Amino acid sequence: MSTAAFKRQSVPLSKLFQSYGKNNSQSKYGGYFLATLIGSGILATSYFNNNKNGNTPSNNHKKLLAGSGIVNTAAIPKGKSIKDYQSLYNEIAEKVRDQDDADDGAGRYGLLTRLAWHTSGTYKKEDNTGGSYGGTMIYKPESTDGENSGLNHGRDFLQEFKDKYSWLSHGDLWTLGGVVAVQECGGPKIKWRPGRQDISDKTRVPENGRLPDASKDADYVKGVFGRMGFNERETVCLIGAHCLGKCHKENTNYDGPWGPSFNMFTNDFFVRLLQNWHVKKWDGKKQYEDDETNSFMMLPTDMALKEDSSFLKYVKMYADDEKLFFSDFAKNFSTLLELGVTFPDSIKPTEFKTLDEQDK
Ligand code: HEM
Repeated sequence: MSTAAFKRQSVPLSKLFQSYGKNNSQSKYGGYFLATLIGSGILATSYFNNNKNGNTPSNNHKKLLAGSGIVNTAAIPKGKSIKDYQSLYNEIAEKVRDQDDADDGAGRYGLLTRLAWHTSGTYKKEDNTGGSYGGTMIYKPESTDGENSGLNHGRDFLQEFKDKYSWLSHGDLWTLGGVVAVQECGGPKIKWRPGRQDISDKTRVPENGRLPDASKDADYVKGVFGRMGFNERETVCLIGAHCLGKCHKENTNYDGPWGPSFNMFTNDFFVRLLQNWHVKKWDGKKQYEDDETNSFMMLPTDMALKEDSSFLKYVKMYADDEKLFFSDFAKNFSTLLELGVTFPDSIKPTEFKTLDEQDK
């Protein structure tokens, strides 16, 4: 658990297993100004000078981009600077804070983290398709992919910002939502770059089957994350986001949170995974519950991280060292959100201040 002073608390078990409901509404499609301002200096480099840790896609990813036919070049909307994105960050964060009690105490942290991951996690390095660039989750078949079930709540939550700011793309909005979620619940700073462009060409909407099916084993998980370009350590690290939020029976036929502090970013997922678990007897899909309290859950793919020795060493490493988990997660989540996007040198990664840091 994080030792950082942090205001969010564990939620009483009695509140854990109820679900929330909200209307689904389709997002309205909007556009971006094209790359007219690249290099114009409007997006002042001084705002984007936080790249000292080199949190750009790995060389592996860069090489693959270079070899593919599709190039998704980021461009900053006309007249916008990092100040506009910090303001947007603040507005999203304030709405998240206002809904701290939503989803029976989970708030919106898990939901927005999962939305950012699913918009990015369709990426295929082989041909540079999928990923967060085009904001294609508003189109079928991606919008109706069973693995995206429930993410209409996340898209609806963020829609007011898309309506308010016509210059904002879905890809930027949904990935920034994930950055807000992780940072505002005590997680590490996530470097982020703007400039994704909405795509309306339906032939570029990724087919179903790219996002992981939780009933599968370790080899399958390696295959899915390998397709995106992640190695085993990076894969284990990213799945540590299951410290946040919970499964909802009405979405996926899995149910419950992974632990009691599901509105705080911690390494608790790894600590708990190493404890003892048994198959839950119930009418939903096969999932595990903890021997000690029968209150928390693990998916079969979570258990696969413990069952496979090449994954297990990293589970132990992150369970033992939260600081390492935080720094690795920051790097890997940032990479995930940028898969398939080519950023011109003028668009530098930046870190946003949290509401607490701004005394808001
Ligand atoms: C093998 C890989 C993965 C599988 C099979 C998987 C599967 C799932 C499933 C079935 C749910 C429940 C959704 C619901 O019922 O509402 C879920 C929730 C969640 N997943 Fe994953 N996931 C994987 C990896 C990841 C990664 C890489 C991240 C982030 C980096 C992530 C973040 C989350 C979060 C935060 C939630 C909670 C959502 C909420 O509270 O609404 N997952 N995942």
